Amino acid sequence: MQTFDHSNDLRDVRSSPGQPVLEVSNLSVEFPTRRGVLTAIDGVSMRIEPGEILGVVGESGAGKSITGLAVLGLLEAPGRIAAGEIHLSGRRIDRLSEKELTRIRGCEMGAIFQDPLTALNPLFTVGAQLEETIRLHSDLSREAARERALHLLKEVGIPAPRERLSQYPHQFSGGMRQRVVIALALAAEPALIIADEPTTALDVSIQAQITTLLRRLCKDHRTGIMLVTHDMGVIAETADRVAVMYSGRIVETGRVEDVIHNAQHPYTKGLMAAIPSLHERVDNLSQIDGSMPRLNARPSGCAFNPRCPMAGPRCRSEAPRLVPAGPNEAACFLHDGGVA
Ligand SMILES: Nc1ncnc2c1ncn2[C@@H]1O[C@H](COP(=O)(O)OP(=O)(O)OP(=O)(O)O)[C@@H](O)[C@H]1O
Repeated sequence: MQTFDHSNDLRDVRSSPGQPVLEVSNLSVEFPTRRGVLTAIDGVSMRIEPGEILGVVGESGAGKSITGLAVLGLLEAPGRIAAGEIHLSGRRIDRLSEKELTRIRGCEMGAIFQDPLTALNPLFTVGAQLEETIRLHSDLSREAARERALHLLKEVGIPAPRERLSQYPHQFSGGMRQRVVIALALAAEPALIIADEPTTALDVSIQAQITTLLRRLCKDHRTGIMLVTHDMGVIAETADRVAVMYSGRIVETGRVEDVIHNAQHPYTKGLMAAIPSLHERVDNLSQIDGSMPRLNARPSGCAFNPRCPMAGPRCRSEAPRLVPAGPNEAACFLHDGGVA
């Protein structure tokens, strides 16, 4: 069973008032290969407040998942953090040992991935898995842990929770399994949850229920959530703020309604144009002509320039920084001195 060690008291990393739960500054992630070093994430900064959902959106390969994995300390070798800092509730965590990170994961940080089965052990009942997680980070008795497990199943909306405690993951539907995973992620009352495509594998009819649940739990528990998805519809319904990623960088960020209704970066405008109606799901963002460059074939200047209808000479030679753009921030020379 995948478990996290919660044995140490980590109250010292809990948020103090006014402190973000997550602060990522100038993060770069590299993959050394035989043919040279590939930079997957290039100078990404973001902040998540308690009780806030930050949506991280972009096409496949934009670097969304790698950003989440870097925060969780789960980058697979040879992937490595090459630059930048990650602070969880004010404590720097990007240089911690594997042992310390293991302690923090599941206690201070929870994770929800696309496939609920990867987080659940088929050999143990749902109740046993919840109880184990609860007891690892608290000194509750077995009985009290079972009551808490029951409470969590109720909280995530699982009908007949008492009977469900003694059932195995395969006895649950996909949507119900993802609710169990959310209960597991919440069991330790983490400050931050990284939710990577949490609804992508689910039936469309179930997706809205899960996003509504995540949103309610985030507000009730004051948990910060990084919601990684390629689905702008999910972002529109769930997130408070959004960071749009393209080729390892954030190209636009702002409040969800501002980014949706008042996009400033040509890439974001393209993404929005690809959504026929905000109530309709768009499974594929690649409706903008062209595709995202491979890491080893990034164009110089702005990585979006070959696809950008507005690109000028400056965009081919200089990389834009995030600057204020309308109500948002955008990395585009249209908002920073012009493209000529
Ligand atoms: N182990 C690895 N070695 C080399 N490159 C990698 C490795 N893992 C990921 N990458 C590259 O890092 C980039 C970002 O990947 P990431 O999985 O974060 O994208 P994403 O935006 O989450 O897309 P998707 O929705 O397809 O998962 C991609 O170009 C990917 O090919």
